[in-house]
Amino acid sequence: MATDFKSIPLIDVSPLLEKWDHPNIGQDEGVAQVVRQLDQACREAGFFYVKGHGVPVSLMKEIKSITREYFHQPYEEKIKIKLSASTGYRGYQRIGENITKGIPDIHEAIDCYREVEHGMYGDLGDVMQGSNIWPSNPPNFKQLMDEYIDRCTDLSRKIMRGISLALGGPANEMEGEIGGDPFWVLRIIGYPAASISNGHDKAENDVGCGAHTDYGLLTLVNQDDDIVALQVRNKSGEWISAPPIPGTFVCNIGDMLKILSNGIYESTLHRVINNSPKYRVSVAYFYEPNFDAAIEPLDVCLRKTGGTKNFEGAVYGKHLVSKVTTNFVMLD
Ligand SMILES: N=C(N)NCCCC[C@H](N)C(=O)O
Ligand SMILES: O=C(O)CCC(=O)C(=O)O
Ligand SMILES: [Fe+2]
Repeated sequence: MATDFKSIPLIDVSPLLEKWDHPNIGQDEGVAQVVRQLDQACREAGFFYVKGHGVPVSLMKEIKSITREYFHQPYEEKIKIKLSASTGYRGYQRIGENITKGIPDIHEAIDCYREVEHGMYGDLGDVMQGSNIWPSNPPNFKQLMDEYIDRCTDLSRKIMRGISLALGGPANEMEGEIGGDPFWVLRIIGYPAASISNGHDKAENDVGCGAHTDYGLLTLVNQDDDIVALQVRNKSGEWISAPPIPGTFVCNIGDMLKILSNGIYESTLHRVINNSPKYRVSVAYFYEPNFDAAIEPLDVCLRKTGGTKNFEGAVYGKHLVSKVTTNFVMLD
C-alpha cells in the first residue's frame, strides 16, 4: 500500500480469462488494459475487487449459505471436526482460539489446506501433514467446497498471469518452481453479530480478525452481501472499508508477492470488524506458492528497483508454519 487510497478499485478480468493461455497474451490490447489496472491496484492499494471472473455467482452464494448453515449448528456438532496440531491445523476452531498479535479474534472458522502426506516436504512439511476434515452436516459440504477450491485455484492462476505481466515478466513467471503446485488454503469463517451490550462501547478486542497481512501470493475473499466489515489500511493509517459488491471477489496481495516484487507491490494490512446486528460469513481462498518454494525478489523486479534486495528471501512453508504454530490458543 504505497498510497493514501480512499477506495478499492473494481477490475473486470474477463479479457484476461479469455486469453490467459494465448501464446501472444502480452500483445493483446484487452489483456493489456486488465494488466494496467492490476498493476495500478497492486501498487496503490494491494487490494482490488474482480468481476467477470467466471466463477458462477450461484456457487459463490451457495458457499456462503452452506457456511452459515454449518456455523448455525450447536457447538457439539461443530467441534466434531476440531482443529489441532495432530490434524495438521485443519478443522474447526471456536471463537477466540485464533489469535492475532496476542489478541483473540472474535471469529470461528474451519481451516483447510492442500493435503500433505508424510515425508512430502521433510520435517517442516510434517507440521502441515494431514487430510482435510469435513463435517457430515450439511451433507454436501465437502463436495461444494472441493468444487469451489478448484474454481478458485484456476481463477487465481489466471490472475497471477496478469500480475506477472504487470511486473514485466512472462505470463508464467509465478508458475513452475514458484507456484506450479500452489499450496492453497481455505478459511471458512463466521463472525458473530455485534452484541447489544457492546453496541455503543465496543471492547478494544471485540475485533473479528485483528490487523494482519496474508501470507502467500493472492487472496480471494467471498464475503457476505449487506455487511460492511472488512477494512484495509492505507498509507496514513486510515482504515478504508471494502464494502461488499455482490458477485465479486475482494482480492489482495500476500507476503510472498511482496518479496517477489521486491516491494513494488506490498501486502496490505487489513482487519475485520462486524459491527452489524447480523452474523457475518466469509470464505477466503489463499493462493500460495509451492510449500517448498524459496522465494526471492524476481530479476525483473530487481532491475526496476535499483538492483538491491529490499527483503530477505523466505521459504514459503517456513513462513506458513511460523504463523500456523503461533496462531492458536486452544480453549479446551
Ligand atoms: N492464512 C491466512 N492468511 N490467514 C489469515 C488469518 C489472519 C489471522 C492470523 N491469526 C494471523 O495473525 O496471521
Ligand atoms: O472475512 C474477511 O472479509 C477477510 C478475512 C481475512 O482477512 C483472512 O482470513 O485472512
Ligand atoms: Fe486476511
